[in-house]
Amino acid sequence: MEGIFVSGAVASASLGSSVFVPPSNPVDPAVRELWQRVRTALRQEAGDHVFDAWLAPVAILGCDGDLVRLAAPSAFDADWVNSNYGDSLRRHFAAQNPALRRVSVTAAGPAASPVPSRAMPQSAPSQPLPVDARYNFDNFIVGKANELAYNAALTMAEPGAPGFNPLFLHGATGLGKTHLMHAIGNAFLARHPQARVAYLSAEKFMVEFMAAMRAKDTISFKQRLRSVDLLMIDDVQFIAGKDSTQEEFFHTMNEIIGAGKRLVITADRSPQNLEGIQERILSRMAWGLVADINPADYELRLNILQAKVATLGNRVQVPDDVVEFLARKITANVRELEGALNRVTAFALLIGKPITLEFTRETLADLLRAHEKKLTIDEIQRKVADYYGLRLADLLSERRAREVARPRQIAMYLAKKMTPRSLPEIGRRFGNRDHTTVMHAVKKVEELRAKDREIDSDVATLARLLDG
Ligand SMILES: Nc1ncnc2c1ncn2[C@@H]1O[C@H](COP(=O)(O)OP(=O)(O)OP(=O)(O)O)[C@@H](O)[C@H]1O
Repeated sequence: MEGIFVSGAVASASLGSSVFVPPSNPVDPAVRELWQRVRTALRQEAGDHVFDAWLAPVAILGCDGDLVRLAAPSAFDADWVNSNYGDSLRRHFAAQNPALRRVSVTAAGPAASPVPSRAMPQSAPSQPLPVDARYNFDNFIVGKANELAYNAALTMAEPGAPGFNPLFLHGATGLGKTHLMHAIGNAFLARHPQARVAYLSAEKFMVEFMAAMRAKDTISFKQRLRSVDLLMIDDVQFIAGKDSTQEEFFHTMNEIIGAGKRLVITADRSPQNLEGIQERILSRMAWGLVADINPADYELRLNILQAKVATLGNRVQVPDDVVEFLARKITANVRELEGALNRVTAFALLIGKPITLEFTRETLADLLRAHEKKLTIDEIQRKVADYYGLRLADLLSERRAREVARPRQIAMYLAKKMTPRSLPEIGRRFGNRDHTTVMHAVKKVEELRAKDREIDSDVATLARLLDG
């Protein structure tokens, strides 16, 4: 997730003191009409809130060749619009006229004449949220893997000094670091609607800082970030080895912390493991609270999926066995888990089919293959022996007593069903038995499963344990 968002209060500080003045030079009526169409498309895309607060005040200056020139009320607004809607503007203009390939949004110059009735909306509530409203604490599911990070994040958003600063969240990709950051931002703003909050990726920090250096205007960059109440920098590992950016980052950290403002940083690894980051930055980070997010265990994966399914409402039914199957199979990270569920539901809706286990397996065949782990006969033997409280040696022995022979047959059955090994090979691995013995075992277990519920449930449980 990327982009720099600064909350209403920063914007209204710059907007409130001045009245935006649209350019007074006449604009070609055809260009004005084109702009009107682009504005309609933008309103649809951005929604009324964002459009009214940020895009409505943007005015068109004219077109030069393939370049459309737009003006925003301030340098800050121009920057915001460029960062967040630059691509959309280019797309919408090109859709109206393919010859228009570039868009520049600059701050309105002093030449424009005052038109007081075009005053910008000044009230903070009409400003868009600086952080992504979709991510909050309520829809973050907590488990052992993330509870420390979650509690620390809650504290960071609470009133009063948090007792630590900065908060450093680290964990592998797709485990919820960015989600928690946005949740902090949303909760903080809900409590302090006038607060100035900035969220940006470390990459964005670097790009903007370099641009400011090139334009010889680092002052406004510094002011913008250092004047906020809550600063959140995502994926800080990105600035490894980037010395001048690190220099600026260090001073930003110091100013924010020194002024008692809150700082949240995320990275894909702990401060000790961040290579290429200056020692002084690392020790500053380690000063605060370092909280890790670990890969979700089965229970957490299941809870996350169930919560996501609940948000689908009646639009689509996802049976429990499908949810359990996904939680068992997609273990890499939460982003992938969510993606798998989305894929299955989207496809089912598209072709109007109910979601079943079979449908899920088919829809996710490529993903599941990539995740498939190679199950070995050894693992099966160990798991079955454990399950029935036997020693491995008993399972492989010549003993024919029922309490040993039955688990042995079940282990052979599972080896045949869950590995690509041949009957003779399985026989060999079970104390050099003949392939007909394995064949008999498979047949026997199939018969037993059909008539004995206890055995059927034991075999299903073992298969699930081995599958997980
Ligand atoms: N505990 C959770 N509860 C609900 N949703 C979660 C949870 N953890 C992660 N997610 C969801 O998983 C997706 C990926 O999470 P997020 O983008 O926060 O990961 P990240 O750790 O920041 O990854 P990256 O390092 O790649 O940026 C998001 O849609 C997020 O909402």
